[in-house]
Amino acid sequence: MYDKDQLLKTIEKRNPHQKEFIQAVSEVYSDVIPFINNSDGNKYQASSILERLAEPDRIIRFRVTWEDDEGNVQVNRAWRVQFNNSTGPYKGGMRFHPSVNESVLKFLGFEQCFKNALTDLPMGGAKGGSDFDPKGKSDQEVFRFCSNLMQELHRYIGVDTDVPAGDIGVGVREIGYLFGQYKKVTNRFTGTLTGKGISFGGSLIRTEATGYGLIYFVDQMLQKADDGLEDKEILISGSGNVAIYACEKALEQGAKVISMSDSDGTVIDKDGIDEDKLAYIKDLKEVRRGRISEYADEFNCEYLEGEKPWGVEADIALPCATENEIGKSDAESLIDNGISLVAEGANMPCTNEASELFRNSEILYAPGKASNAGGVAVSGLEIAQNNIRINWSAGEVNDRLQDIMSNIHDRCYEHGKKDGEATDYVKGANIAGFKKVADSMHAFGPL
Ligand SMILES: NC(=O)C1=CN([C@@H]2O[C@H](COP(=O)(O)OP(=O)(O)OC[C@H]3O[C@@H](n4cnc5c(N)ncnc54)[C@H](O)[C@@H]3O)[C@@H](O)[C@H]2O)C=CC1
Ligand SMILES: O=C(O)CCC(=O)C(=O)O
Repeated sequence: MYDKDQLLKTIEKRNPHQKEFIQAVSEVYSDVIPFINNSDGNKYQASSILERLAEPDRIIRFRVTWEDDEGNVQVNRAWRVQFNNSTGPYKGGMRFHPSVNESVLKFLGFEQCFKNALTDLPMGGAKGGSDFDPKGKSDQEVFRFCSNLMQELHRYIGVDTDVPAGDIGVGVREIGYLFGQYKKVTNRFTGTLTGKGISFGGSLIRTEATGYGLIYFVDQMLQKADDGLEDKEILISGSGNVAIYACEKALEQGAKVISMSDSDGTVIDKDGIDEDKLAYIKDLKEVRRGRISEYADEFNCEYLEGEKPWGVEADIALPCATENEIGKSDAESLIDNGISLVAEGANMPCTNEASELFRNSEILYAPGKASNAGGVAVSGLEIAQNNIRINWSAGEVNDRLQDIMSNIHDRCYEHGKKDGEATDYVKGANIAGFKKVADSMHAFGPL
């Protein structure tokens, strides 16, 4: 029998000061240990699967030196955490944000292993990034940074080895710069990065995939409860890639989105963010790279400086910004205000205390490793298209995305259903994802 407290203590000792990583491991292992302890023969403990899974296969850390527009030499740190390739080549995004450190990337890489397993596409888990802050940098500075980062990273990645993509601070512009340098230094045009521009091997619907996939997942949850998205009021946090396309798909399904935010504050638009207002946000965030407060000035609505949207009444909450953006008191406000569904667009946006509160309530609650898997799923489809050198239509990719999200939903439902109570999607996702990774590791022997 695994002793959860003992195992977590050992993992904490081996990873001092890595609170995000410990948080992610503790959340997954809290579900997986009872599952393992109740399983026949306990083959997983016999081959130390949980001890092995908590150690990344390797972490590559390097210096990135680049010149700013004033001619000063700047130094950043970058990493690639190749977490586990038991279910396919390493796969996961790159994050550029000043908060990036080894703990954050290890939590993201760990989560990515189970998420990628849930998609049922051949992808293992990885994550990477840098403490470089793209905010306020010119295109030329971002270009120089990306080129210099790839000058080193190219040695460790490849279409059958490790395929990076975007995440916070890394969008189509950065992927273009990274891919351009990869192609130049390796002299190979392969699908080694995903989220590429459509003119150089990208997949239609990759940009939209995480947000669209989130809404497809929410729709499945509601359908199981004989409900739907029509006329539901939705709180969205963030105003980046995931938030924007979640909003777009939610509007298409007849819902009303009443908030978006960024790291400076939140806009509350009680009339709803319609298509025209969303087009304004796309231009503001994707082109002009401005602040969400400009939306409040433009459309004369409420702006909550320095605040998150979680104190506002609505039916559904979709955290789409960053980790731990819903703490215990935010979760209490959401529950007190009668929210009926919370689905994570971001990775680990709820603290473990907040997550526990949702799980112990009547609220339908979906964890990011299931509900935001649409992005990496379409990345997997991008790799497939690059490999067979054919581009699928938007409709074809979108149909596949819908099928994948529906399959993920059904597996989480199956492993998480509880007699007479709301389905525990967190437990369902943890067990379904774990089983696939652990069974593959077990098959390879004690490597
Ligand atoms: N882009 C993708 O395909 C996927 C992204 N995710 C996750 O979704 C989340 C958002 O990622 P993207 O939309 O891609 O990034 P993005 O860079 O396009 O947007 C990030 C958004 O979060 C906000 N934000 C960042 N840090 C914040 C903070 N400390 N407080 C408040 N707001 C903050 C930013 O202002 C921005 O609106 C992240 O957790 C990411 O890991 C998950 C799956 C796939
Ligand atoms: O598309 C990918 O490879 C990664 C997407 C991602 O970073 C995530 O799922 O968190």
